[in-house]
Amino acid sequence: MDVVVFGAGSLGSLVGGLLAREHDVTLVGRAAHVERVRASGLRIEGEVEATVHPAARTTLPARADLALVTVKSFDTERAARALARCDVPTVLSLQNGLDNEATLAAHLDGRTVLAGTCTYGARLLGPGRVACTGVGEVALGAREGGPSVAADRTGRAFERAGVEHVVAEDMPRRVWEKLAVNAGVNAATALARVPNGALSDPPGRDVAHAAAREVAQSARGEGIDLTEARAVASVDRVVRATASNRSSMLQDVERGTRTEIDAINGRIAGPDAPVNATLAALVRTWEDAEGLRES
Ligand SMILES: NC(=O)c1ccc[n+]([C@@H]2O[C@H](COP(=O)([O-])OP(=O)(O)OC[C@H]3O[C@@H](n4cnc5c(N)ncnc54)[C@H](O)[C@@H]3O)[C@@H](O)[C@H]2O)c1
Ligand SMILES: CC(C)(CO)[C@@H](O)C(=O)[O-]
Repeated sequence: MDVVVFGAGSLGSLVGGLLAREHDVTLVGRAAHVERVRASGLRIEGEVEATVHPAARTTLPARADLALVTVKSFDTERAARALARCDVPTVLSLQNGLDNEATLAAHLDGRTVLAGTCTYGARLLGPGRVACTGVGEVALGAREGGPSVAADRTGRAFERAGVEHVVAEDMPRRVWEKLAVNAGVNAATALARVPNGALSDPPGRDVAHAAAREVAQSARGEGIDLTEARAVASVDRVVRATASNRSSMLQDVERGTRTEIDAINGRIAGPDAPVNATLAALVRTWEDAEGLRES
């Protein structure tokens, strides 16, 4: 299969690199990374060790069988416009946050846009080098839920490359459950400058639970079967499993780069979600002060 990965940063390089063990993969990323991958391949280190030789470019190729979207959520709109000019029948988002698939679908008439969630951990170490910080799983399926021929075909491609995955018929609930975890963990850890494990006990745990409960309430308002108990249990499970990790939003704040707050807590913020509204307002205040929201 010809697979193009749009956004070869941490996650895109890892998943693209794993798929390159079996498929013709093209990584689309920034110049320094692209040049190093072209010159000496992509080195995967950590929980998976491999050197692979995908193609690498700074712009999309003319065609592919499958596109993975792994840009940050604030770049989804631009990615969608670029993908509209690429002849690719199936597009799979592996991003965090809500509405990425809807944004893609709005620009990609006649293509199949699949929803995905990913619990693999990835960190770009430098040009040509990516760390697998945790072997997780990709869940993928129809963005409206139910069966999908394109999801089955994509699942078989992941299977052949040895990428842990599940083809799921309940992607809307899974995307919202992942949102509950990110809403509970990311902003609180970024604002308090603590690793995820600091949310195991009050008062951090109370903030994380309250944010996750609001996500579940909002999900049910949109017809998604996500209970508050399930959302809170997911937060607790992830906090335990990733206790020593620094969340992606904390890493963004420490690096001084824009966060995904708009697609996470910001998506829920409103009069019925005061905890998410407060978390989103504080992170946006920091982004404004750093001049990160201007582009
Ligand atoms: N890193 C992880 O472990 C992980 C795990 C699960 C989900 N996610 C989600 O995956 C998404 C990507 O996360 P990440 O950590 O890989 O971010 P990242 O910033 O490392 O990677 C995104 C990359 O896309 C590149 N990019 C953006 N627009 C581009 C363009 N037009 N042309 C070429 N390159 C472009 C950026 O330069 C960047 O290198 C996010 O939504 C994140 O929440 C990440
Ligand atoms: C699961 C998670 C919260 C663990 O740090 C991760 O999705 C993140 O950091 O964004």
